[in-house]
Amino acid sequence: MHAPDAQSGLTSNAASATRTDARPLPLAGEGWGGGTPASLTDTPLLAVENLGKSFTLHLQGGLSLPVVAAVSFTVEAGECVALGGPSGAGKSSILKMVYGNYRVDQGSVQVADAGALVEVAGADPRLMLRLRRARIGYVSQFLRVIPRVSALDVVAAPLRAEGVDAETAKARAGALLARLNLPERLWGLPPATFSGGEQQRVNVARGFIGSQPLLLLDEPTASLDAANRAVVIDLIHEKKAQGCGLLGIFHDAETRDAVADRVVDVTRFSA
Ligand SMILES: Nc1ncnc2c1ncn2[C@@H]1O[C@H](COP(=O)(O)OP(=O)(O)OP(=O)(O)O)[C@@H](O)[C@H]1O
Repeated sequence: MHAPDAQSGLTSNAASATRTDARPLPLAGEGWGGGTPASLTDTPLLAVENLGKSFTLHLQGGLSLPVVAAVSFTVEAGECVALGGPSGAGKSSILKMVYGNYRVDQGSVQVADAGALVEVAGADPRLMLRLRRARIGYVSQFLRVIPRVSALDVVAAPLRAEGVDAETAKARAGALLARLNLPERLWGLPPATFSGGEQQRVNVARGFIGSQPLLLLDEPTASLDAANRAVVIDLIHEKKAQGCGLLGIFHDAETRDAVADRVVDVTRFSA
């Protein structure tokens, strides 16, 4: 893990961005999330074009570490695209650029918003936060725990941010946690002391509860047992059936084969 967790807020990269290529935007709730399914349009949910990234290692005298170059692919409504390639190929870095956690050095990352494509690369923090709330969900590898906030509230939070009332949001959060076999006695507790697999299930529930049409998954089943892996596979199929697009990293080949429509081999883009 190289980056701060991405469940809330922006990293300094995104927060310090000053340029925005975004066109005038509708309000949250309009467009795809509020009405027209993306499957009724020809617009992909995600269009990545000529994306490039290098890291500058300040502790190594400013050494530049090129990671990926000329990354291009799309994610359409109703499909799950897996990023493939060996460890260190740049899969997580691509996911983090799409989510606005890593700055984009070259190229473009566009996400569907009200039938148009909106640029994420260089987007100002307010736009990025709105896109995260309404358009781009993310299941990171590890849960970022918030002190004193119960598992139920952690999971319900994305629905509350969409304007769903507290009672409904908590009921849906509980239903999802039950489906993921998290014992009810844990729901009222902050997840800080949960096991790795329990935390990951809270994380998965939080990622899947929202209605964003594009969902990014960074190894969502890494710490799960077979029964809970199967639940996550079902949840992914349900999102696809609803017309969502998913972009994921799945080290577990069985999970990848069960959910992915295509694999984009990231070694093609090595810098
Ligand atoms: N924040 C960072 N600072 C410096 N180097 C980084 C940073 N994030 C990633 N890297 C480097 O970029 C390269 C790609 O890393 P990345 O995590 O994207 O690969 P990956 O394909 O997801 O690997 P894995 O499958 O092991 O998770 C690695 O060489 C890594 O060391």
